[in-house]
Amino acid sequence: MSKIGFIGYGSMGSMIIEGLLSSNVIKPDEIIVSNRTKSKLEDIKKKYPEIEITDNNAYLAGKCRKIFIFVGTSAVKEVIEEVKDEISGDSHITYIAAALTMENVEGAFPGKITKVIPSLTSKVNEGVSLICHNEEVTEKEADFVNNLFSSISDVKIIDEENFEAGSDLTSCAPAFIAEIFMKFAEAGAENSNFTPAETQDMVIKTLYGTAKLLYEGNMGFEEVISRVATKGGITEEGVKILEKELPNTFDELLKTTLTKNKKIKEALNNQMIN
Ligand SMILES: NC(=O)C1=CN([C@@H]2O[C@H](COP(=O)(O)OP(=O)(O)OC[C@H]3O[C@@H](n4cnc5c(N)ncnc54)[C@H](O)[C@@H]3O)[C@@H](O)[C@H]2O)C=CC1
Ligand SMILES: O=C(O)[C@@H]1CCC=N1
Repeated sequence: MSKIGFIGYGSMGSMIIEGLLSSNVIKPDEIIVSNRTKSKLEDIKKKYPEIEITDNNAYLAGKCRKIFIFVGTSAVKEVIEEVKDEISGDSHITYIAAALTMENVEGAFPGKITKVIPSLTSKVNEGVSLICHNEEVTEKEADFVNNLFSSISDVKIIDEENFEAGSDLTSCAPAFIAEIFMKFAEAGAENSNFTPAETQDMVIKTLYGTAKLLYEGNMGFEEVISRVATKGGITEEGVKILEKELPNTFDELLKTTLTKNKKIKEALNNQMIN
């Protein structure tokens, strides 16, 4: 029977594979995991002895019709070349490389292709995975991938042209949010007698509570602001500073990341063609 193959067990690969296994949407004896450095797979093999592990992508491809490629962006082409002779028109490749277009991947493998942009937040079964399937992927095959990622996140099906801005908001965002609140905590320590560890702890707990109010409490951003910022009070003055500074900051952030995305895309176009 055909197994499910996962190639690349780094930061994202390990998070997704372990998330899928602990959600029970895949069983250890159904999968083969490949990583260039096979020793990286020792821990997962110890935890789930029924998993088959390898460092041979062609071998994996020979045994799997559904193949998930979780290697870094620049290694995707090399992986497709390694597996090419082993896959058929019926194989379904899912990849997560940011800035690598589906058209580009179709140039190397003109078949069933799905692109997913995951988020580190799936480590705690939260956040959003962005997904786009090409026209070759059947509804059943699309559902299979959507269901896997639904077990570790919310799934949002998007058009390919929306991956860039979308991944800023879901996939790059944990880093942006962490940076913003790290700076807030640092400023808190500089302007008080609290230690940096204390301000970090206070800010993280408040961030968690605010996320719960927004999400579980169904409070919109504006309601949270108006409930806290008492008219004529202290918060109101702080919010005015953020209103002045943040639109430009986020506009610049989006413009910069979208430009970087475009540059990587162009470099990859050349790499995939040559
Ligand atoms: N880190 C993040 O939050 C996100 C990352 N991505 C995308 O995920 C991809 C992977 O990123 P990370 O997991 O952070 O990278 P990583 O460098 O941590 O992991 C890549 C893994 O692939 C393995 N590998 C490389 N070449 C291989 C080959 N030929 N055969 C088998 N294994 C091979 C490496 O040994 C490594 O374990 C990137 O393309 C990135 O754009 C997408 C969304 C979010
Ligand atoms: O920064 C990056 O390139 C990857 C893609 C999205 C999140 N991390």
